[in-house]
Amino acid sequence: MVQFYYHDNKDTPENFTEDHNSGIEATVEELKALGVYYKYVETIEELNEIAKERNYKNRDVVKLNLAAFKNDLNAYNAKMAQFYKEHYHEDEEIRYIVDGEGYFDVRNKGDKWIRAKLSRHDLLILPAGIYHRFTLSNDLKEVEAIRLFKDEPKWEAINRDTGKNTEARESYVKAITA
Ligand SMILES: CSCCC(=O)/C(O)=C/O
Ligand SMILES: [Fe+2]
Repeated sequence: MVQFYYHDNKDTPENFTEDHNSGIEATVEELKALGVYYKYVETIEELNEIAKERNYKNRDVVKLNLAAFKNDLNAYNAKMAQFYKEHYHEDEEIRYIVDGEGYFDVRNKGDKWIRAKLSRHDLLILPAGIYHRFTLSNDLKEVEAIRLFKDEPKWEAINRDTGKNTEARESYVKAITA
């Protein structure tokens, strides 16, 4: 069952896969105001419809667990650290959970983290330019997700600590502050 709540900000490099639920719920409306859309999507046909409506041309499947890295803990930890580093993408992207579960954290207008706990059949649309991050949950430690891309089927992140401003980021900030 999907959950939206404010992160407790008590994460460390050792415990960031824990739920970090502050006890303060967030709503779908709060997410909408950030340009983030959630939908429960039961079938691939329904997913394909959404992709068509929004002009998505590409997709890939990402499986994230230790076995996907042939039990190489260093490689697994490196990928986990990469996904948890705060970043944005220059294109709108859809994430659809096929199996397992994970947490997407998105920054709200006040720069607070809102956490979306997603599992099977949950779909999240992240607007271009929004700062976010992802991690597996401590309970399951695995996810299989379809990533849909408007154009190139490649994952490119712009990390917040680079301070890099792009048109995508500027347009996003304008759109949510208008
Ligand atoms: C569960 S999808 C893998 C993570 C990802 O695509 C992303 O953009 C994380 O921020
Ligand atoms: Fe991302």
